[in-house]
Amino acid sequence: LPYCCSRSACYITREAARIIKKKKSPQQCFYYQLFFPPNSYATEGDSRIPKIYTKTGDKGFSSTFTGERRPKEDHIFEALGNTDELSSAIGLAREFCLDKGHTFTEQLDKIQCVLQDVGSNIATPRSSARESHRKRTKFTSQPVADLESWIDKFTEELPPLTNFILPSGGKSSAALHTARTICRRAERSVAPIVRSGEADPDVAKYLNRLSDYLFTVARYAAMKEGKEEKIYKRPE
Ligand SMILES: Nc1ncnc2c1ncn2[C@@H]1O[C@H](COP(=O)(O)OP(=O)(O)OP(=O)(O)O)[C@@H](O)[C@H]1O
Repeated sequence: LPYCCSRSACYITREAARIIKKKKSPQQCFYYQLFFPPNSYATEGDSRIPKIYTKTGDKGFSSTFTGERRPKEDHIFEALGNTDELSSAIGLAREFCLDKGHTFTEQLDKIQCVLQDVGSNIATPRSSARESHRKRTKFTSQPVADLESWIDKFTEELPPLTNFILPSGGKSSAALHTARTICRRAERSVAPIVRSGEADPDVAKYLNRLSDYLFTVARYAAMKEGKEEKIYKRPE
């Protein structure tokens, strides 16, 4: 089962739960119970239309993928929230980029998918994860290598950096810079989780590389649109 930030709204998760349900009764299925607690249906016994709200988080606690209940201010939910916010910021930047016909929007699509995998890994603390959880949510190093090759290609085309540049350069570029700064927050919030061995080190590596990618692609967007990037000038 994929893990996502709005599990009850996720079509794939719903479909997967339905398949699981066919094989076992919901009461026998750990994941079904985890994703769809008993009060999560529109009407009693109707498993086709799960409600988006289960009310199980109303008291300020929520669930990890391993089924632990933790307070919502836990490092895990902080990092999950930041990753979710990062994907939203990339989604908005992507819309501006699409309007301008930029060709790298497919990369942004892939990145948003990888961020779902980042979320799965963060939401599955290794200390309470079973082998099957670990297998399903393992984060590989391939997405890091992809980012590095994309960064290298854009850098070849860009003029070398000679000044501090400020977030600017048109709407696409400025939105990508906003995503970059949110990425750095996500990275900060993931750091203690990785350091304690609760998430894969490649998750931290990915977020670190992603902010470099977003910086580079922001400059690339400005260049392609012929927009000027503001540079830092010491105030008179
Ligand atoms: N405020 C939050 N920030 C980041 N992640 C969260 C937050 N609340 C919950 N989560 C995580 O996202 C998953 C889905 O969020 P959801 O809003 O459905 O959880 P909930 O608040 O526990 O339940 P509900 O909204 O149905 O009462 C949760 O299982 C949890 O892992």
